Amino acid sequence: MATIELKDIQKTYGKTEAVKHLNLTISEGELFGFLGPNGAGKTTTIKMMTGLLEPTEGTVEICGFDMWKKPMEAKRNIAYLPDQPNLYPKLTGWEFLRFIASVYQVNEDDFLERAEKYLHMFHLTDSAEDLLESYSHGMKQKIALVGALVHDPKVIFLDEPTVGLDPGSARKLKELLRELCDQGTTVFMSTHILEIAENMCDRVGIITNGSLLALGTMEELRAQGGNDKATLEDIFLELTAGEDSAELIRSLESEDVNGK
Ligand SMILES: Nc1ncnc2c1ncn2[C@@H]1O[C@H](COP(=O)(O)OP(=O)(O)OP(=O)(O)O)[C@@H](O)[C@H]1O
Repeated sequence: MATIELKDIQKTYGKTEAVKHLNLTISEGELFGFLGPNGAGKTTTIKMMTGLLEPTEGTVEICGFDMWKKPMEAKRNIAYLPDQPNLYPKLTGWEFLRFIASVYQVNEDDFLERAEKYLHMFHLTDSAEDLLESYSHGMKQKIALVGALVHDPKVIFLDEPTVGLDPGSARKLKELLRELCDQGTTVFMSTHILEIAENMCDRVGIITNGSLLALGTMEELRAQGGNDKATLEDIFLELTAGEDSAELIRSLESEDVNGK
């Protein structure tokens, strides 16, 4: 069953076409890695998928619900962990988690079970009574992650989830995401860490300049590139190098013109 369905979505900011006619279907239980160079359109795509940004054209469906026609039903099924979570500084960790649980109407027993489990997993139990303003960057990332998990979402969107985490927490997160997917949760994750995508994800999509250039399992991507030994880094650099070279040539050309 498809839990995420993007049909021909497009986003333009003024003259910039940030995302161009993107079609993508992600299945239940899939761990999907979304890659691309800086400015490729990853965050714009995730914001459209999570209902934070309305597509200029096209539709987003989450668990069969159109994000803009049935926003409550669609949003009830998702959690979004941005790369820089914006937390209320004057709440304690527990108060923040309770707030999320109340928004999603999680019952008390489920809330306590999940909150205690994930606070313990990420070594936050002893800090849970402290104000969020006293948390380090990594602790903020982790409490935001616990917040994303307390309502047991069917689909989780994560933007660069391991950035800022210590190696032990990053490993726990990776293991947890795999475990959640094996139990049927869908994870859509953007990352610049190719090793994570290569080793963890069921499928990978590479976006450049607003268009999806490659999509598939590692085996499929290697077959498309005609090199069965290629790493994801090889594939990524090969697909995106053209863009960089084109950019370099354009900038040299304009310098040339301006210089004359
Ligand atoms: N609010 C905005 N107004 C105008 N242009 C924007 C806006 N947000 C993004 N863009 C442009 O849209 C394009 C895609 O940006 P986006 O943030 O989606 O890229 P990204 O792949 O997430 O990049 P990064 O890896 O650097 O985070 C870029 O050209 C960017 O300059």
